[in-house]
Amino acid sequence: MILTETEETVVKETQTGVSKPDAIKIKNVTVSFKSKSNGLYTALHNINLDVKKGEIVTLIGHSGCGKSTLMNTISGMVAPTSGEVYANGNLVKGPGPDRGIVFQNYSLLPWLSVFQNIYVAVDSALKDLSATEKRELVEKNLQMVHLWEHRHKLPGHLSGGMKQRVAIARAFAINPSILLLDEPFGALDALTKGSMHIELLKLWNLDNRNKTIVMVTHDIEEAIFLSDRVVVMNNGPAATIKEIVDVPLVRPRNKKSIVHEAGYMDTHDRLLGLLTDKFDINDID
Ligand SMILES: Nc1ncnc2c1ncn2[C@@H]1O[C@H](COP(=O)(O)OP(=O)(O)OP(=O)(O)O)[C@@H](O)[C@H]1O
Repeated sequence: MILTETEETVVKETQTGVSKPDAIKIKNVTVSFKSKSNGLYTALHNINLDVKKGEIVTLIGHSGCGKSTLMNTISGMVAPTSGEVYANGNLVKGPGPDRGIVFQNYSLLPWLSVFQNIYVAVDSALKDLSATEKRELVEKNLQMVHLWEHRHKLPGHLSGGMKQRVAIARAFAINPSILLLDEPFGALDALTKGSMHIELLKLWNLDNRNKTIVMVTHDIEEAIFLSDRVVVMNNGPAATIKEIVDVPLVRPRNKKSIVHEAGYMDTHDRLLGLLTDKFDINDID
């Protein structure tokens, strides 16, 4: 098969030798924000990152380093000041149904019930489905996050963790090819968090591991358990990528047993080192 020049640039050899295209391509992205009080603030400087179709990549870094800003350039909600972002080969010019996002702050519509919040999203993204199929999809995803019994409640009557689970169910229901998760499990208790990890991986497996997932987290264990690569960011202003760490663990991964593997311990040490090297007592001025 003869590839065009563009196709050649997006096709990369994976570790297994199977060719997969880039689902996300971030090219020389710089983002500066203008504000009346502080003038120009450059959050990200010259970021380059390719994520292959079906990869799970996590972004990790200190608070305020620009992880959400980077996610928002992929979702299309923040336009790069310079550089470009491509999703599935198309230049990102704004949000689109190929990219589902779960925010830190849930972003639920407060006047709609739990059920309606998801139904409205399904209705607008999956127009070809019948009303029954849409309702079934909402039910399936609410069952997944154990909120079916709470479907008639308004978001204001839910706990933080419950709101986050509604937001996750909504993103899953739309089934986008790229899933952008901005600290989706941060507000959840350890048990729910653990079961959400499994649900996320189940969803990814069901889709033959073709769904591309980019996730922001502060949790090193979560990053290692879920991802193929962990992108560690430097602190801002003008944050850059400090290092990209490959996770050398085969799938499926068992949470209990991987922690005893050398690859897990090495990756954990490496990430901890990258995140804490500015916190040595000798670094204090
Ligand atoms: N709309 C905006 N206007 C001005 N500054 C902004 C805007 N959005 C983000 N910033 C700034 O850009 C920097 C990066 O913010 P961002 O939210 O991306 O960080 P983060 O790594 O996601 O942080 P956290 O882990 O605390 O969520 C911060 O200094 C923030 O104040």
